[in-house]
Amino acid sequence: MTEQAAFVDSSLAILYASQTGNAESISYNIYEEAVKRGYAATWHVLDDHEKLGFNSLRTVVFVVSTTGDGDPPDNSTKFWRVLRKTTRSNKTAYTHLRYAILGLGDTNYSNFCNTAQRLDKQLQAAGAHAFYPKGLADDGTGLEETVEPWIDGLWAVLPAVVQRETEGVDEATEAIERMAIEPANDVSQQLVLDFTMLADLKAITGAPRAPAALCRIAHSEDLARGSLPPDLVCPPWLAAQTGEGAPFAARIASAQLITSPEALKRTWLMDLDLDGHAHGQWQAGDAFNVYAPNSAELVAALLARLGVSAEEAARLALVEPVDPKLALPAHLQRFTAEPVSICDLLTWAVDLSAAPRKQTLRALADCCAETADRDRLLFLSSRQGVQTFNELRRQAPTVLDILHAFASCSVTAGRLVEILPALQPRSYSICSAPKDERWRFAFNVVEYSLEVVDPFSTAEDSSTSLAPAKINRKGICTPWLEELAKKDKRILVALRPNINGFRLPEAETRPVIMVGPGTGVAPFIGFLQQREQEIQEGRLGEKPFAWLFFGCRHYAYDYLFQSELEDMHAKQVLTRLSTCFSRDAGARERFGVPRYLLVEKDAMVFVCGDAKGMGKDVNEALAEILVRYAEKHPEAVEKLVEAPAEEGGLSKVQALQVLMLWAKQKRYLRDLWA
Ligand SMILES: Cc1cc2nc3c(=O)[nH]c(=O)nc-3n(C[C@H](O)[C@H](O)[C@H](O)COP(=O)(O)O)c2cc1C
Repeated sequence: MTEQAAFVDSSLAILYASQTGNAESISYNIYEEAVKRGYAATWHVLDDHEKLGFNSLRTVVFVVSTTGDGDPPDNSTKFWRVLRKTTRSNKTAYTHLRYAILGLGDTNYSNFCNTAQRLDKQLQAAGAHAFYPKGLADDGTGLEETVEPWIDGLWAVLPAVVQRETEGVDEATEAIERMAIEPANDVSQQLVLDFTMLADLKAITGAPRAPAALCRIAHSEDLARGSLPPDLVCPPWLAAQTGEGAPFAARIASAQLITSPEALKRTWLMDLDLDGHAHGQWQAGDAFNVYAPNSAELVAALLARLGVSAEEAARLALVEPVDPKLALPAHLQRFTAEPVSICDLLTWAVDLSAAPRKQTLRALADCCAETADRDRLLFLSSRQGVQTFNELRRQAPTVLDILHAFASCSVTAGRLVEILPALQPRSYSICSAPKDERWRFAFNVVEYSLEVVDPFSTAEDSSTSLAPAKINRKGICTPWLEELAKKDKRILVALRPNINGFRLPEAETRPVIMVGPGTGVAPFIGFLQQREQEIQEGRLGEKPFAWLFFGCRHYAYDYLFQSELEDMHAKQVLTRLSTCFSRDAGARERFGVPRYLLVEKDAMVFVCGDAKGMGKDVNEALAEILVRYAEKHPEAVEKLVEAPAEEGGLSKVQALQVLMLWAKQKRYLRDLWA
């Protein structure tokens, strides 16, 4: 046996950590392809590390995304805890491990692909070897630009690392043309896509392999399950869960629209009666998950499009694996033992509005009776079709829009639920304090429209062009919550404790700076209530300095929590309140910046709100504040960094490093969301 052959392993583990399903689906595709290529592959979520015996694995491909503010996804938190502990105590813990990492992230966020970067560092520090360079894919510009070449390269290097059980098969190629898509019905929106490029292609190349058919919906008259109380709106299989962290039913005790009719967005304030649940387990700054369904109209229209009758949609079934060698997608695994109806699967288990994925389009291509539809879907999933694919994603289609656009596609409900991503619960910040025994939260109703311009229109030839159209889109959870607002219903929720320390330290007098535009102000309402209580109970020697920055469009329309904030300010629980109303006349007012508090008083800084724009902008602004302060107070530089910049001050890069350090020390905390 040669040395190379002796080194070759016989099994391959594909592990993922995913918050919204991209890493899950990409890792699953790698797993499926690996099996087809003859590798003894397994596929697991990272938090199953104990079950799968992570410490003895020899060859692993990781696909991990980043969420929050550079945080690992929730389904990997247990793994991280153990990894940190292991690598801290044993620097040779993983010398037997060879790995490859594919990271998913978005350069619009400040910690690009932090999970992948950290994982790589930790594994290396414990002696593991990367057998293939790390791939870092950017969701801001299109994941596939990195993902596809990275996976191609993986197949090229893998034979030298892992032995195949059998030889695999190669990819197919296909032929083409162009189209403009037909309108659909009320619930569905018309998509407009340019397939001109197809006409010039001799063959479509680089389309992914069609994902294997994994499950079968097996109806049986013998199946039964308990019924839900009529006031409880939730996934039937989650209603009966118990134990730590399990979701529970909470009643919508009150709901109030807190924006005026003229405001661009509608913001609701809701109170949930927890009925004794989560008692003593949460603090201001925590969040919770809401389990929301796809809209009933969308599901009904989709069932009609799939040709599933109401009777068939309601019948109970089990989801059976077609091939016992291949694992079912994680979101379907429980239904091998737990009866479910097609209607419930489409309502609660899969995301019908998720950004389309190439694998899904590729699978749908195989369900088309007409060559033109099949070729267009193949093109969309191929490398050549990336521009049209990106335009499709920009139009944020539901799966129903896609099925209406490709009329000859006759996918079954069983196939659809396995190629769509899981429907994830939505997360909201709690804006009450624990003494209330209620969760109060604020949310904007997500509704927006997109402009679609006919790709074939020209200024000279308006007769043949479609008029520019508007596509209207809605979120999943917030329109549903709004609909429930005035009904006496219970919904399913689960506590999501803030693991990053986004909490006001108890009875501490350090100054606090809070930045929370729009609904980002929510957790600070809870903070201020906590402060008020501590002051009333005499637990603080003096009133600590608390400064809040709030911004919205108009003072008159969408100044959220105005009376609470002004009341707290009047009582000096909130020492300073700085507001900015961006669309009001003379809005460019400047307010003071907390330089002195930041540098000389070690103030804690909390930022909450939109991760993409705001989080990054506030980070930049804080860095600028530090640079300016150092210009006027050179003696402060020493306090901030070991060595000053060349000109003696603080450079922008150094200021950003200071902020990173503060984040690590948990005096600069951010709770950011999309
Ligand atoms: C709320 C939120 C926060 C995010 N934070 C980061 C981040 O800090 N750094 C980063 O590189 N990407 C960030 N992303 C981008 C995701 O990593 C990216 O969209 C990825 O494709 C998601 O993969 P997943 O569906 O497997 O979780 C964030 C996305 C969301 C929705």
